[in-house]
Amino acid sequence: MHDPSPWAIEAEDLGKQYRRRWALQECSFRLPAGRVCAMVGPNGAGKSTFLGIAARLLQPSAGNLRLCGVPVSDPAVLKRVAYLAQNKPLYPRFTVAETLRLGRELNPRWDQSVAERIVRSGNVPLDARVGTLSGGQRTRVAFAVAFGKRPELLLLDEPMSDLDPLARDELSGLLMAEVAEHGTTVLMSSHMLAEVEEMCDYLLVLAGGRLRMAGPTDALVPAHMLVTGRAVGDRVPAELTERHTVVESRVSGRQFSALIRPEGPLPSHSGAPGDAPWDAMPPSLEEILLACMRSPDAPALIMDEALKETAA
Ligand SMILES: Nc1ncnc2c1ncn2[C@@H]1O[C@H](COP(=O)(O)OP(=O)(O)OP(=O)(O)O)[C@@H](O)[C@H]1O
Repeated sequence: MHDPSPWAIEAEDLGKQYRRRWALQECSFRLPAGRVCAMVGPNGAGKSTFLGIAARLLQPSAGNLRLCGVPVSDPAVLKRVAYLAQNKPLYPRFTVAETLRLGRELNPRWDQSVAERIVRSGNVPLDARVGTLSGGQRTRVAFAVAFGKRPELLLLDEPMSDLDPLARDELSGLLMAEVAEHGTTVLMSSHMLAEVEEMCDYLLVLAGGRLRMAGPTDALVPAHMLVTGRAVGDRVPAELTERHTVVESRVSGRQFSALIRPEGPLPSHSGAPGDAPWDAMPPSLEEILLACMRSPDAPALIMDEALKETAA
């Protein structure tokens, strides 16, 4: 038996270049084992590229990646990691039962009962050919194969995008139960911010191929404030921009709103004369994610827990 690594993912200066263009660049972070982590970012941010490297489908052009303590180049990671690709590739001519049998034959830790339960709860006939299933049914079979493998790390590329709301609710419940019962780590890319907020306790935000934010949700959210008030001319007050990190700001008429990372206490607005003429309130996770994605040039925020220590 191997000693379990405390880190499910350790990326160090990871990069991927297609021809002359970097799709992923200087990506360094670590993800503690047992977390449910969302990877969020606009189209083309580099999410599938990262997941493809982690799934050994793509070779990195730079840097290092370790999964569950094992270098991604080592075939030993194959047993420990399952990957559900965005297009859910399966053999269309196999029946559902044959697909699960293949999973059993390829995976020493295969759990047939969990795989069958997932398929049956969606009323997907075991004797149906995969090529005749609907998109959502195929996703369910692909989920069954990924879960049946009983991986330590589950990589999911937009897993819920073609599921109906009932199936989404059921499979996200199953995912959370799996994590709680077996300590599985999940990394899932998603554009559904409500789903991210509900399911995930760790976040990675990519934009333009670079990591913009990383860390536990319960540390990232309190690191931000939403400030609104009277603009100074057509600008956000200098007292804010000079003392705090402004992620995103807007001025509309005589009002401004800004999502900031306070670098110290913020003066509160009590209405008293001489008081700062603005209000500050905690933003929602969705407000933070949208601002962060809209502002790829804002300073990155990588929380201490997600920092990858580089070798001295
Ligand atoms: N095989 C390829 N050849 C050339 N460029 C590619 C290739 N695959 C991806 N790219 C480019 O790399 C960048 C990152 O793509 P990637 O698919 O990783 O983004 P993503 O964040 O997963 O996007 P989406 O949310 O749209 O799925 C994009 O600019 C894309 O055009």
